[in-house]
Order: sequence, then structure tokens, then C-alpha cells
Amino acid sequence: MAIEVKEISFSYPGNPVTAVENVSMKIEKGERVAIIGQNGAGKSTTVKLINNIYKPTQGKIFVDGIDTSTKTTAQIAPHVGYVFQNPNDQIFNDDVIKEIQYVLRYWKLSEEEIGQRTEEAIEVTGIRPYLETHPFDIPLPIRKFLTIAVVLAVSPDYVILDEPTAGQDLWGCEQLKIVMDYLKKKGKAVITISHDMEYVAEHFERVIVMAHKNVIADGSKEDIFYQPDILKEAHVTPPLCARIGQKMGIKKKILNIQELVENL
Ligand SMILES: Nc1ncnc2c1ncn2[C@@H]1O[C@H](COP(=O)(O)OP(=O)(O)OP(=O)(O)O)[C@@H](O)[C@H]1O
Repeated sequence: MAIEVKEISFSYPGNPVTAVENVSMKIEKGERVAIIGQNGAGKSTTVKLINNIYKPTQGKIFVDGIDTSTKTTAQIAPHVGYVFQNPNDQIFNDDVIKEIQYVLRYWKLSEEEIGQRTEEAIEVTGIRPYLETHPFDIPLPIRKFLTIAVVLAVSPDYVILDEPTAGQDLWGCEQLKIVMDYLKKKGKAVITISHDMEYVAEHFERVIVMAHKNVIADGSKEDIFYQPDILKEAHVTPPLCARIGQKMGIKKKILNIQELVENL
């Protein structure tokens, strides 16, 4: 079981510049993969193509063997959930509970099942204090957790988190850790797009680097964060521990404080 992206290209209607060109990647069920790279590299476009919001102009995408070109976005949603970078692009109900339950009701799940999924999603995302608030009156960082709750309630095998730490305060970063632990326990594959290398180093094993509309590197975080040429090309600064480790001349590829302290 995997997401297989096979040599896809895509241009937005009306934009003569190609957004992604000949991109391939395979993401197995249960994997934790971060896609990194400078603005405009094609990261969001790639995941929107995976989520079937757009269809590639060339190439194919398979989700657990299903050719997405033959399906609608709604048909792929049970398999791949996408939490948008901007929650305002995603929310369309005037009530938090309605927003979380929209898909579950569309699927005509039992009231018991809907209740259980809703409760779990609220608990994990910490949005209980906002259940009576209009979604657009919830502070923006917390509104993002409402969109995460929607995806958790749907419970797809592949969860895409687009810039989850952007604009988050301490509360949000701690709550996101709870979400990440929950997804791990559930065995979900998590694909993130992030400019936050500390978050990437803490929660992801594999890193895909994109630049100039294509994948320029794909490997373990230890491999990627210790390749200065690749990082330079993608305009990415490695996590602090890697920078200190390299400056101190430590041979081991260090990516967390614990290991750094042990090796100093
Ligand atoms: N809705 C759109 N309409 C037209 N062109 C777009 C649209 N969205 C993105 N593009 C273009 O597609 C290319 C790839 O953009 P994309 O958003 O996928 O990059 P990204 O790597 O996700 O960047 P960021 O880190 O800023 O989110 C860019 O040249 C961008 O200008």
C-alpha cells in the first residue's frame, strides 16, 4: 500500500510557468515524510495533485493502487486527507461540529460512529473551548486545529499537513505534538510541507527536497540535513543541532539535543 507519483507535470490554468515537472515519489503506508524546499518549488502543487484537487497534465498518481485520474477529489478524500496551509481555504460550515461532521454525515455513518469520531478529533486537537464559536471567529492558529480535526475524523491512511507550525504559538506547537503522537499511534502516513526544520527533524524520518519544480533529493533526514550542497540549492537551513554538530566537527549525524549533549 502506497502513494505512487509517476513522472507528473502540472501547469495552473492561465499561468504559463510549469508548477511541477516530471516529479516522481513513492510514499508507503505509515511513513512520515517531509517535503522541503524554497517558496515556489512546487511542494503545495505536488500534494494538491496527490489529494486529487488538481489532476496532472502529464503522468499518473496511484493511491493504494487506485489511479486518481479516474476518480473525483471526494473519492480520494477517504484515503488522503489534506490540511491546507490556510484554514480559511478549507472551512465552509458556520458551526464547528457541522464542519467536523460534514463528511461523516455525507457518508451516512451511524450516529454512534459520528459521535465517537467527533469526540476523538476534538480531544486530540484541543478545540473543545471553541465548540460554540463560529469557525471564522476562532483565532487563526486554533482554526488550523479545526481543519486538522476534520481530517482526523475522516481518518484517512495518508494525512497531509501543509505548513502546520506556521503562525503557531507555544500552545499550538505543543498541541501539534499531541496530534503527531496520535497519528503515529494510529499508524497513519504523514506527509508534511514545512519550512520549519526543527519540526521536520523531530517528527519525520524521510525528507524529500524540491527545487526548480522537481525532486532534487530524497533520503533519511540524517542524510539530507548533512548535505550542504543540496540544502543550499533548496535554500534550506538545517536544524540547529545539525549546524552545531557540524561546526563542532562531530562526525555523527546529529539531529537532536540529547545526542548533541552526549557527543560534545
Ligand atoms: N493557484 C495558482 N495559480 C497559478 N499559479 C500558481 C498557483 N499556485 C501556485 N502557482 C505557481 O506554481 C509554482 C509552484 O508553487 P507551489 O505553491 O506549489 O510552491 P511551494 O513549493 O509549495 O511554495 P511555498 O513554500 O511558498 O508554499 C509557483 O511558480 C507558483 O507561482
